[in-house]
Amino acid sequence: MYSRIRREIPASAARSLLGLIPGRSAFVWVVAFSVSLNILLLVVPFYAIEVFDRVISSGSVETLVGLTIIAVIALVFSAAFDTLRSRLLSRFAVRFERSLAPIVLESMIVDATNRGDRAQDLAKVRELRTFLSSATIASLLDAPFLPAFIFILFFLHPWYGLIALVGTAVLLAMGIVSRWIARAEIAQASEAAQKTQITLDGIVRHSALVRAMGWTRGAIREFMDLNDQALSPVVRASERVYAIGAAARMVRTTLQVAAIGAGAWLVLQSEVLAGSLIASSILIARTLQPMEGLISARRALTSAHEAWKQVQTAAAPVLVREKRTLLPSPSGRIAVERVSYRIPTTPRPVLVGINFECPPSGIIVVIGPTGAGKSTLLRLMAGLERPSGGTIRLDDAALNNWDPDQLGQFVGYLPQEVQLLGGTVAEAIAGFDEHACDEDIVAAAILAQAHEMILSLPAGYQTEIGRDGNRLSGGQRQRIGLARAFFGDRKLILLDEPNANLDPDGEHALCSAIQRAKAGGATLVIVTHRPQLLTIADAVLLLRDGAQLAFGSPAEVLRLPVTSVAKPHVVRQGTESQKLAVGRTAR
Ligand SMILES: Nc1ncnc2c1ncn2[C@@H]1O[C@H](COP(=O)(O)OP(=O)(O)OP(=O)(O)O)[C@@H](O)[C@H]1O
Repeated sequence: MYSRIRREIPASAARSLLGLIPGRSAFVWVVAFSVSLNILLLVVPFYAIEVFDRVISSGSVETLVGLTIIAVIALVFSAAFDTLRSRLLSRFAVRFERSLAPIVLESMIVDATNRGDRAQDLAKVRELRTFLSSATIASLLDAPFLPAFIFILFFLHPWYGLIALVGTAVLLAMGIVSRWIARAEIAQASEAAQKTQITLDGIVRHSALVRAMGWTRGAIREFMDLNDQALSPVVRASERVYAIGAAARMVRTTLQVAAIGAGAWLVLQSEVLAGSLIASSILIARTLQPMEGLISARRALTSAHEAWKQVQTAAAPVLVREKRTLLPSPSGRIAVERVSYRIPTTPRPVLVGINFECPPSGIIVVIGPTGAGKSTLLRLMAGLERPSGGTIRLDDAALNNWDPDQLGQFVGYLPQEVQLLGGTVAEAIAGFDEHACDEDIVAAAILAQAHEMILSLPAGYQTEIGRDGNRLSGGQRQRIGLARAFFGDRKLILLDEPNANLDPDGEHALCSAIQRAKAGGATLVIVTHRPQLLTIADAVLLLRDGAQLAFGSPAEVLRLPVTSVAKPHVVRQGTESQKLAVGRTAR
C-alpha cells in the first residue's frame, strides 16, 4: 500500500532493482577486457627494456624486428579490447536506462506524495546511464592496476617506486583539497540553479501572461539576477579548482623529470641499465597521468551514488507495491464509510465523518459553501488522495484493494479545473488507453454533448489542442473533459462542477447527458453550486466546513431549515423502496 511505502528503501528492494537490469553478466567481460588491457599496457616499457638492454648491446636486427612485431600485435589487441569494453559498457548503460526508466516513471505516477521535483527522478536515471558509459567508469576500472604498476617500478629500482608512490599520494591529496574547496560553492550554485530553473519554467509556461501584464523586462531582470547568483559560485569554484589542477600538472611533470634524473644518476652509478630508465619514465607517466582522471572520477562516483540512491527511493513505490488480484467488473455501488481527511500542515481536518452509500446507477449531487470539502471528497473517491480515516468502497472492495489501472478503467473523473493532456481531441478523450477505438471516442463525445462542438473544430477529432488544451475555450475544455470522464466502461463518474462554464442550454444538455450515463449503468457523484442538477439527483449530500450536514433525497435535504443545516445532521431514512432509489447513509 502506498501509505506504507518507506522513504528509505529496504535492502531487498534495492537488490530487486538491480536484479531487474538485464545483461549484468557483461560485466565479467568488461573486467576481463580491463585486465587484458592493463597487461598489454606493459608491452611498451618492456619493449623499451628489451631494445635498450638487449638489441643495442647485441646489435641483432632480427630481434628488433621480432620484438617490434610482437609490440604492434599487442597494441592492436589492446585497441580492440578497449573498443569492445566501451561498446559493452555503452550497451549495458542503454539496457540500464530501458529497464529502470519505466519503473521510475510508473512510481512517479502511482506515488501520490509530493516529493520535490519528480521529473528529477527520471533525469537521475539518465545521469546514471551517462555515467555508466563515460570515460570515468573506464578509469575506475583501470584504477586497481595502479598498485601493480607501482610494484613493477619498485621491482625495477626502489627509487622509481618511491617517486611513483610519493607522486600518487601528493596528487591524491591535491584532488581531495580541490574537491573540498569547491564543495560549498557547488552546493550554493546548485541551490541557486534550482531557483533559476523554477523561475524560468514559470516565465516560459506563462509567457503570454507575462507579455500581457507588461512583465517582460521584469521577468528578464529576475532571471538574470538569479542566474548571476547561480553562476558566481561556479566561477569562483572553477577558478580555484583550475589553479589546483595547474599545480597538480606541475607536480606531475616535476616528478617525471625527477624520475628521469634519478634514473640517469642510477645508470651512472651502474645500478640500473639504460632500458629501465626509459621503462620507468613510461610507467611513472602511466601511473601519475590517470590520477587526474581518478580525482574527477571520485566526484562523478559520488554524484552517481547520490543518483542511485534517488533512483532507488523513486522506484520504491512500484518495487514494494503489493500485487493486487484483478476484481470482477463492479456494478457501481459506492460506500463512503466514516471518511476523514487531514493535511499535516493544517490543524483542522478537511473532511470528517463522511458517511453515505449509493446503489448502482444512482445520482448523488454534492452541495455546500466554498471550502466545504466537496472537491476533496471527489478526489478521495477518485483515488487521487487516500483518506486519513475510514474507507471508500466500490462494490464492497476498498479503493486501495483495487489494482489502480483496473480501477481507473471504471472510474471517470472530471476535476474542477479540467486538465487535458496535449495531443489531438481524440487523444485527450481516450488518454493513454491502448485499446481505445474511434467508436468509443465518438460515443463518449456524443454522450457528453461534445460531438457537434468537436466537429466544428478545424480538424474535428484530429484537432491539436495545444499544451494543456490551451487552444480551446474554457467551455470546450470542459466538454472534452466530460467526454473523457464518460469514455469507456465507466461505473462511477465523478464530476466536479461540470456546469460551471455552461449557459442554460448547455446545462440542460448536461442533465440529459448525465441521465443517459445513469441509464447506461453508471453511478454519478456531482459537485455543483447551481440548482439545475438537483432536479435530476437521486440523493443530495450537504457539506459544510468538512462535515456532513445532511444526506437524503433532494426534497428532504432542501426542506431542512437553514438553522438545522448549521449543525451536522443526517436525514432520517424513508421507505425501503426509497432507500434503493435514493441511496442511504452507510451503516
Ligand atoms: N492540498 C491542500 N492543502 C491545504 N489545504 C487544502 C488542500 N486541499 C484542500 N484544502 C483545504 O480544504 C478545504 C476544502 O477544500 P475543497 O477544495 O475541497 O473545497 P470545496 O468545497 O470544493 O470548495 P469550492 O466550492 O470553492 O470548490 C479548503 O479550506 C481548502 O483550503
